[in-house]
Amino acid sequence: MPGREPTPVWSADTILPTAHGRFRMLAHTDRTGVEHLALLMGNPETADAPLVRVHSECLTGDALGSYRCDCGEQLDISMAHIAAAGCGILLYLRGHEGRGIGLLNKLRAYELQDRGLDTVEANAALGLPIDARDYQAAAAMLRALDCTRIRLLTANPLKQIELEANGIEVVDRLRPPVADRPENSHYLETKRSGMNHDRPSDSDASPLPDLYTPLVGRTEVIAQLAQSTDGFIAANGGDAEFVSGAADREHLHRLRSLAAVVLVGVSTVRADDPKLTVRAVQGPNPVRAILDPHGRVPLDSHVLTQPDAPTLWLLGERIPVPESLASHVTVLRLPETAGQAARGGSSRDDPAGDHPARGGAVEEHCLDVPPAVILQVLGRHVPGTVLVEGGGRTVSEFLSAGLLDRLFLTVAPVLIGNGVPGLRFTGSDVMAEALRAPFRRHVFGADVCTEFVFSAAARAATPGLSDGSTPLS
Ligand SMILES: Nc1nc2c(ncn2[C@@H]2O[C@H](COP(=O)(O)OP(=O)(O)OP(=O)(O)O)[C@@H](O)[C@H]2O)c(=O)[nH]1
Ligand SMILES: [Zn+2]
Repeated sequence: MPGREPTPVWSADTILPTAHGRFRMLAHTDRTGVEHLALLMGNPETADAPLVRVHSECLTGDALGSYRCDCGEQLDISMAHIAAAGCGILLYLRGHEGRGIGLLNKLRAYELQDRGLDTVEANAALGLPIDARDYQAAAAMLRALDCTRIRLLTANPLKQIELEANGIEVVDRLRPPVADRPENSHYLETKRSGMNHDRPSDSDASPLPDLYTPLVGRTEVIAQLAQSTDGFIAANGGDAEFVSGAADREHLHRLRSLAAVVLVGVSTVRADDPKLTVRAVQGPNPVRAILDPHGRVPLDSHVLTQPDAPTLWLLGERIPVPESLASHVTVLRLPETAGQAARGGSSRDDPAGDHPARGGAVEEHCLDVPPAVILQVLGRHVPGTVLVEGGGRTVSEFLSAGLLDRLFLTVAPVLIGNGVPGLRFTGSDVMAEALRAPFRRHVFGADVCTEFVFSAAARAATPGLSDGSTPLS
């Protein structure tokens, strides 16, 4: 290797919006001419030992989703963990492809593995090193980022040793919690027995309470609602401060930080003027999506005026868009339904508007657009988990459409008597047909949250579920 790696001069400094939030992205060309990336979340230089993933490029795993190795899933889950922690660095190291032997040689090694050799034997049979990776550029980038004391996301002890040899203090090594697959179990076993990689254990990376780990690195449609014991999300005049307590608010903010998009109905914006950002915990802000088929969001609302998070404004096809729109707002058009067309669309200066500031009743409007269509429109713009956050009608519509993977329903010890309804849907006439699903219970201060887990994929990812299929005796 020629010389010691000089201090990186970043040749690009830009933003990368991802399913796991917005990262700052820096680029560096090392002394051998190889280009590397550093993705930053939050301010890692101010943290004591931030989470760092030093990821070796793997085109087949990272870009093509190959299950021959675990690289793609490790990359995804590392980004999710860094995002969930609200702070950290992902170094994406080019030139590491095939443990440093390059893509074509790796594919030739795959051919030999197809004929029965393991990953170590295959490199050796090709007359190539088992592992030719160099970590000087990684260490130099960490030094340039002022992060020389880190918690390293890896199962490979050699990475820790190499970084330490290059002046980086690794205070903890955390294995990204990726499950073995039938397609890669032999490869992973060879790495563990032949290359000393860590086995799955209790010390696997988890900067989050167990409650949230099923959501990390996965894509779901989730909903959350906090309601009074008698089933209301706000008092009659629209006052919703506060139905549930501080712990439930933290929970909501954690869910936001794990979601790519947070979706609310227009009535929630009109009633509460929410920020929909992450403040009670550390974590990235999700993209905000406002469901507004009839163009009723007040133009001075926080989501339309404050650029603290990108906002998708889901408007009916015929609703006029104001001439001046803040640059953080993107209008997405919702396809018009038969009902809307019959009414001739609607306009944003509806004189019968029920803005709470004008003293009108706060009421959720039935969605004219099927929830599945809303998810399609959102999915085309932001991949990743959608959190349906309110209000009661919007969450209920997604629930009745059978589109929720999981629902967090918090019940607070307060009786409102008569107010804005929480969960309401066309139920069944008999209890035997009532909606039941496997569930977990969480106690948030004085509030109790039931997490209903509806989809098979969500159930498979969630430990500790109680069977919800039969009534509790
Ligand atoms: N030569 C060779 N390289 C492989 C093979 N499978 C994956 N790779 C490469 O191995 C590199 C990743 O190394 P791994 O040993 O899987 O994992 P690691 O990066 O050392 O450790 P972690 O930090 O836990 O991911 C990537 O660059 C892959 O392209 C293989 O069968 N042969
Ligand atoms: Zn790989």
